Amino acid sequence: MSKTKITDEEALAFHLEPTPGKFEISATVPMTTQRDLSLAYSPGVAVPCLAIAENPALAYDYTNKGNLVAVITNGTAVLGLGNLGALGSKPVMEGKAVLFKRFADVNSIDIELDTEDPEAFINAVKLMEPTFGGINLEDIKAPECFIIEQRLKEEMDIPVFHDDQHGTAVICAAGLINALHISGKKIEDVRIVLNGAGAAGIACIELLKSMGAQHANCIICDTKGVIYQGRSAGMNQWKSAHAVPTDLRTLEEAMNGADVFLGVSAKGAVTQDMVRAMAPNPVIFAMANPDPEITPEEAHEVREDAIVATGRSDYPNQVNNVLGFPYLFRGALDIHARAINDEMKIACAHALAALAREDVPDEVALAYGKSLSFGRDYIIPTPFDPRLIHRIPVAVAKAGMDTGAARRPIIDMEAYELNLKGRMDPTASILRGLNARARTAQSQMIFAEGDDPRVLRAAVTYQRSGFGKALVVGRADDVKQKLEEAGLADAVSELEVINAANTPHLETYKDFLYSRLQRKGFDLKDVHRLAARDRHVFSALMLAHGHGDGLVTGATRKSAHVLAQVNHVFDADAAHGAAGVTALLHKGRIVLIGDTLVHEWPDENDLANIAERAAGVARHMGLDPRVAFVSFSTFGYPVSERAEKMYLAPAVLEQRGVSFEYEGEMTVDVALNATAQEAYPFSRLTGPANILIVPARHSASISVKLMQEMGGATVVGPILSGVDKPIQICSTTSTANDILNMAVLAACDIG
Ligand SMILES: NC(=O)c1ccc[n+]([C@@H]2O[C@H](COP(=O)([O-])OP(=O)(O)OC[C@H]3O[C@@H](n4cnc5c(N)ncnc54)[C@H](OP(=O)(O)O)[C@@H]3O)[C@@H](O)[C@H]2O)c1
Ligand SMILES: O=C(O)C[C@H](O)C(=O)O
Ligand SMILES: [Mg+2]
Repeated sequence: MSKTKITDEEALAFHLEPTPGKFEISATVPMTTQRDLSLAYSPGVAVPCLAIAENPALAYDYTNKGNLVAVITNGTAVLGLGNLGALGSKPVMEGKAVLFKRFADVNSIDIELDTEDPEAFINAVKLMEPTFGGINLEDIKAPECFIIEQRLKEEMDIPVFHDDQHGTAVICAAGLINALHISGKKIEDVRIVLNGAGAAGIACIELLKSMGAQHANCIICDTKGVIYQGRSAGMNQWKSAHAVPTDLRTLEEAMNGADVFLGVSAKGAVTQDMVRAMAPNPVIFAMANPDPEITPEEAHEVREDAIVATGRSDYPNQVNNVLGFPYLFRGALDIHARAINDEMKIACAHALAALAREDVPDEVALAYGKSLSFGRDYIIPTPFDPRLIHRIPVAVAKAGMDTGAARRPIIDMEAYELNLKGRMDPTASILRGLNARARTAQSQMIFAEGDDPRVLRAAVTYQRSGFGKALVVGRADDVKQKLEEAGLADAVSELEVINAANTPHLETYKDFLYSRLQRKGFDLKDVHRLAARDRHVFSALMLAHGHGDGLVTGATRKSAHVLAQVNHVFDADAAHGAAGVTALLHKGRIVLIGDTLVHEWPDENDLANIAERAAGVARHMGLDPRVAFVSFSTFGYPVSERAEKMYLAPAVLEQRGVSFEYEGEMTVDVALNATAQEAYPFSRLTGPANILIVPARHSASISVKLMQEMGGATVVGPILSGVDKPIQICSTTSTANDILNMAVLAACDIG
């Protein structure tokens, strides 16, 4: 069981950078010309306004309503932290909004209402009906949340869903179906103890009862202990409905012999003694956030046979409503639903439970760095399971259609499933896959520039993310001071700091370097200076001698200089077939460009080499390489001597008989655009290229920087390929995260 360590500083920095908060809004239409403005704004905008005023259903066609959900709270029950007020809850709500986007491509905006008065709250939300396709209520305390949700459901004609109630209940039900499957018990027979009789608790127990749990077998506790018939303190009508005639008074007494514990209360509410007293193969869902009622370690220490789940992502079995709300709303929005009804929720629970029992795709195993199969440590799908987006909304939409909740039923379910698959950004899974591979590789990574705070932060994150050990080259006192300045004082003891003065290998390194450089005009003094004083050379020597598995450098000096230094130790040059490949990630698309690092002015043979290197990198990323040699002419027109090598390079690859698609020369639009390709039916490319081989370093640099600055593309690289050991060279403008990405690439040995 691995727990990812997160410090308070990291959490704050994550929210502060690159801009305060967690999301921004961007336009989906061009807003550049006068004409754009006339269409987007007056006079053009009047046309859809009039159309919608006449037929309100058209709002789903001409506005973003149909894919827009509000996450609304008053901050009275923020996670398990209590009443933090409306403003204090905003980070959680922004978080829910980005989860909607990330997992189900639902646009979402957070709204924090500064009131504890249910009537004021209801009024405010009701008035917003025109704006949204659905309302996700969040972190509102019981019992007000019951009143608010009930009224809004009655009075609004779009789905209103209190996530902490029903989202939690659905996931809890899905997890319990499978946990009982494993423990060989039936829901009708089990004794359930629920701790927490608020929003989440009441909804969970109601759903479980509707699925067969027996009223008499369910004991519910709150801060005052067991809710028994006749109790008067701290009661309300929702609690009373679940009161049972019993002599039990405390949670401790209730836990004796219980089969299932469900916690939606507060941190640490359950003790090891309570767990010890439970029935064989006990099921323990400690769902309080951010800290569970009891940790899995504590539970397993006293009961090896326990099946334990929490609400957190850093333990196995995450029973958290993130598995539900994105997909429930996706399905509901896609049928223009009036509501999310019980049938849709139950369909969601069964679909989730069924998915966890299926064979787990490699991609999920990769994302988690281990293979998962249905069992005690895997009773519920993981949030990064790529099947969720095309399986769960389908089940929800079908149930909605069967029960009359759909305003616009889906006719072609197969096409709908394909559409859902297309919503997910393929680049996200590539980055996730690389992270997972790095985690499995457990490479000792040498970070050459230990005097740079960005490098130090990357090194700390590398190690804390479980990728492997980070070896930092620098002076111990300097590293310590810089870590402290970066708010990472506790990382000082975690990092291994290495330098020429504290390594026993300096003489070996120098002998090696001298043997490489003695006939290149370097004497022993020069060699000593390089090995002992130049951190790029020193780090490369460490790597060459196996005192580290990969190397990341280049954040403090220009890459040409760094490459020259590294070349004293390795043959990382054009003559030895090295090449630099940069990955551009943009709008769900990934395109590699080469050579962005090594060759200044490659000839046709070099270009063919670069293409082979880039194809290798593409395969490492899980892409099927499709190479275009690009120029300003396409297949010989206009004729130019400058384009000749781009025309000759494909012929070189043909001679070599390579096993990937390639073609050239062509302009970039023909390379990347399927429609433009139709004009050249003889082309060997079967679709848009994902690798562009450009004529020279300057065109490579211009293309990459233009995409970065004007297009907002994510740039990964240049990835150095074709060197004996994994070395990656960052740029002086790299952020800590860029440097970390380069370390991950080195760890995956992608070059
Ligand atoms: N994993 C998930 O997906 C998920 C989803 C939703 C909620 N949760 C978690 O569940 C918890 C409750 O959320 P909520 O929205 O239901 O809040 P809520 O409406 O405020 O209800 C909290 C309930 O917990 C009870 N409680 C608090 N501390 C307790 C303790 N030490 N022992 C026994 N009962 C205690 C309260 O008792 P009184 O009625 O006596 O005040 C109340 O019934 C939070 O920790 C939240 O993070 C998890
Ligand atoms: O936000 C979460 O992680 C789950 C849930 O909505 C909660 O309030 O705890
Ligand atoms: Mg919540």
